[in-house]
Amino acid sequence: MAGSQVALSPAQAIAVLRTLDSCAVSDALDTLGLPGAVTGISAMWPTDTVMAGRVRTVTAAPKSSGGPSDHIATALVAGAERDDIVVIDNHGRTDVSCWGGLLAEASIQRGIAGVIVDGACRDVQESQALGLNLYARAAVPVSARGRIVQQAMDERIQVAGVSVASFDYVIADVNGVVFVAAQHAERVLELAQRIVAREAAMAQAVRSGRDVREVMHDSQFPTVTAE
Ligand SMILES: O=C([O-])CC(=O)C(=O)O
Ligand SMILES: [Mg+2]
Repeated sequence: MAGSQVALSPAQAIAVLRTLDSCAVSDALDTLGLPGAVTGISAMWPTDTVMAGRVRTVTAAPKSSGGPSDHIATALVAGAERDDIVVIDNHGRTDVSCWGGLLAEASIQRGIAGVIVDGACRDVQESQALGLNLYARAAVPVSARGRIVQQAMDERIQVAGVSVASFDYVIADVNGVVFVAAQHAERVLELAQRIVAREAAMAQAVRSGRDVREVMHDSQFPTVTAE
C-alpha cells in the first residue's frame, strides 16, 4: 500500500486496520498531529482480538417522557451493516447501562463487529458468549429501560474529547480505542504500517543482542515521518 495513490475502499481500510494494533495507529496519528486515541474506555474482558470497523454513532439522553419509547440503540442496530461498530455517547455516565445482551443478540445477526460505550454496559457475559467485542468505561447492572433513550443516530459525537462521526473508522484492542477520521484513513494506515515495520526491526535488534539503550535511542532506526 505504501506510495499508493488509489483510494482505499471501506472494506480495504477495515482489512488493513485488522492487521494493525491500536498503538501503531495512535503513533501514526501522533506523527500526523491528528486526534483519535481515547483513554478510559477499555475491553470488558481480556481479549487478544483486534476489533476494527466503521463507526455508527448513537447519542444517548435521559428519558424525559413517561410513556413507552424505543429502547436505546435498537433503531441503529436494526438497520446496521456488516463491520459496523456501534459507538454510544452517554457522555461518560457510568450510573446506568446503555448496552445489554439482547442488543448483542440483534447485533450478531446484523454482522456488527463490536460496540463502544462512552458510559456503561451490562450483560457482559452475554456479549462475550456471543463473541461481540464490547468496550466501555464500566459494567453496571442498572438497566437503560425507563432511564436512557436514543436522542439521535449518525450524528457527530464527542468521545472523551475526540470528535467522531458515522463512517469514520475505529480500531480497539487490549490497549484501548483509537478513532480514525475517514478523510485521513489512507495516510494514517500507510504510516501505521511503516511504524509496525520499524518496530519489528527494533525488536529483532533487541533479540539479536543489541543494547536496548542503543536500539531505543532517538538517533537509531530512522523515525517514521509523515512523508
Ligand atoms: O435493559 C437494558 O438495559 C437492555 C438489556 O439488558 C439488554 O439489551 O439485554
Ligand atoms: Mg439484558
